[in-house]
Amino acid sequence: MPHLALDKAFCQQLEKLEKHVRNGVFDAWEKFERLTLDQLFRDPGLKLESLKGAKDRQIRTIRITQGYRGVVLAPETGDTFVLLRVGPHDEATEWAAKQKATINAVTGAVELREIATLEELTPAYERIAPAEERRLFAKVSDGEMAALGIDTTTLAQARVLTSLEQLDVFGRFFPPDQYRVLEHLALGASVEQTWQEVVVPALADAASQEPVDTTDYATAIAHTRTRIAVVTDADELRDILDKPFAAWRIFLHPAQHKVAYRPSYSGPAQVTGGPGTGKSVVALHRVRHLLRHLRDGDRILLTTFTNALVDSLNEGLGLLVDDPDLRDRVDVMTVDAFAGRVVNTSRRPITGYEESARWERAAEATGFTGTPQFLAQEYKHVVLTQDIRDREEYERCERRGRGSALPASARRLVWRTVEEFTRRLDEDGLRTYLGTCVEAADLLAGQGPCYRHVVVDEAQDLHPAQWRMLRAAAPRRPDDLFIAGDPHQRIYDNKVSLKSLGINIAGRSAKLRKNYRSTQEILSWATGILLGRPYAELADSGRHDTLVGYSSALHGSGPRLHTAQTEEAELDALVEQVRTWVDGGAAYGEIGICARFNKTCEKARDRLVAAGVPASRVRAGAARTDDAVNVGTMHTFKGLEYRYTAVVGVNDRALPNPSAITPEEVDRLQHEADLAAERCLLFVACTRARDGLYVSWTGQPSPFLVEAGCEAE
Ligand SMILES: Nc1ncnc2c1ncn2[C@@H]1O[C@H](COP(=O)(O)OP(=O)(O)OP(=O)(O)O)[C@@H](O)[C@H]1O
Repeated sequence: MPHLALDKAFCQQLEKLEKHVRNGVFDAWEKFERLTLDQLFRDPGLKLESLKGAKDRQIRTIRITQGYRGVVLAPETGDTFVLLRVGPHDEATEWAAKQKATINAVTGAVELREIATLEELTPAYERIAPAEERRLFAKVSDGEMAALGIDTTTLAQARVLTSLEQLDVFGRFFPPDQYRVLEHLALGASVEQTWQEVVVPALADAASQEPVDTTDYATAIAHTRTRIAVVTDADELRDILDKPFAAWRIFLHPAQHKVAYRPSYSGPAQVTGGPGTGKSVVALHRVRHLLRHLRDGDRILLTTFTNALVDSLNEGLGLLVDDPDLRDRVDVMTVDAFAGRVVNTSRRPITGYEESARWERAAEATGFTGTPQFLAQEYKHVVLTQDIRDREEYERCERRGRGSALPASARRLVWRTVEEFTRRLDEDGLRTYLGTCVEAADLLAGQGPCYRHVVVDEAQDLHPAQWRMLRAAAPRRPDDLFIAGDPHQRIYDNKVSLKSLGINIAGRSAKLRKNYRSTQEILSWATGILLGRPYAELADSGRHDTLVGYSSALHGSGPRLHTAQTEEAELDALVEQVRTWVDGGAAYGEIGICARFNKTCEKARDRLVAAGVPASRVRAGAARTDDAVNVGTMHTFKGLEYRYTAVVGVNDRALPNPSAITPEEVDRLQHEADLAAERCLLFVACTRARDGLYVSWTGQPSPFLVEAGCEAE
């Protein structure tokens, strides 16, 4: 049966197309679904015409509505056509005649190039080109080019080029995947690097050993998921045509698609990947997949870390799942909110500051002479992590991950202090967030699971107590847990062994490597902050994860680093940077400013407002504003993104934050873990940026910047 698939370039035009033109597209699509190939070619309303003087017989046009035509790829094999572009009659016809479609012999993807323009440009550049050995790609052999997917036509054209500027001129007309390969090589990458960083992420099926059949368009179209959407359902098409275009809704990378739409996993499954690789996007698509197969009465829990992320997941779900009844079957909430809901109590959760004060008072009462910090960490990393419920168990336990000795004789007093702390909390009608998770896990164990599926985003920061609760929230059946996270963004020092918590993801784990958010320049720079250090895997704290092969297809400028003499001067420079972004076309809401401390955020916000720039704080629970610059701490920026991001106050007194670091002499392992969490925090902050990143400090820069070899301009 014929289909009319949609090319991404057409979808990007959607917002500019008037309603009657979009309706015309719907009617044309509907004909493809209804008629046979033969009928389509003879349909008088569709006028599936070949073009006079066309560079490619496979490129034709169809009537969309009065005065508008659609340009389609009408392949000689197969019956799926692709709508490439829609425009006024003459403009569309002229554009169509210049295009040529091919199949990339390496990636297997359908490619389009403006061949007429390339053929015009090439001889002109050939005439002025110097001797061959002085040209741009002189060092790359024809065989290497072919192995990277450069076909003979592009090769002949690329061989005349002598500079990056010239490549840039050709770039708009080359097939995009081939252009990216050439650009990478021209920027100095080796053939091997280009293969790993550009070609491998673009492979339709990296595991396939079969040679690509460059005449089989049906297979190639099905494999070009990053650019071509085959839509077979009328409601889905209406949805695409009527909603604001967001590429992630429609065009998943094959690696993303494979993970999100696998029919079923026999148990818990996990997806990891660096910042901006689309883990949240995959989690949302997985929810959509699960919803399609959900039995009556069953529900899904989609959980994440902060309220700002709950808002963003809710917004994404609204775009992805049209049916409100289906959407209502998903509860989107933070892990802590879920725990509070299960326990259903009026007891108020305490803050970190209150907790510290309460440990101090409990210690006074029992005569324990250690610090409140020690007690809080012992409670979190030993008692709650190992789910220890009585003194005997505590006295016997192995204090894994703790770097300070605590003889069994001293443990009795620590345990008495823990009991005192929890007793006083009860007495005062209070609770801790993690303690609530323990209670919730116990309740769920008694009552039984309340969700059919649990989907977890930002999983890297969950504590074992939270995992136990989530484990108990879904029955141990196929597709019970779907987990998305990145160990390189762990900012709360919770390392876990999921297996020991009854969550075994062996054989059901995938990794995403293509960054969709930041430019390669920002990404490489930010990755330098972490390089050379081990990062424990998400599911197994004994094994290490890496960012090898992680890259972005987007290019732009790298970060701007600025050092100032005084804090005042740093704030002035920030205002100037924000003005530059706004003058360059950025909306206020597209700019995010973050700092390690609340007080730095307050100062930045106040200075911007005083300078006439609307700015407001991003706070847990508060919705993000679009009409003001968003200012927040690095912790609240977790999972968010901004077109332009400024990270300010990155000096040696803020990162690492001395009060977040356990002294080495108190606990060596904790000291290292705290430092790693602070380093990750800077990495998380810097990877929120899409197009532009600005980093500033006063005095000495953070040692994390120094170690990464970063220097101010
Ligand atoms: N297939 C896709 N096509 C287009 N855009 C995409 C795609 N996948 C993800 N994106 C975009 O990339 C950005 C990052 O995606 P997302 O937030 O899901 O990444 P993440 O891995 O969860 O990031 P982080 O770990 O840094 O929070 C978003 O703007 C998202 O819309």
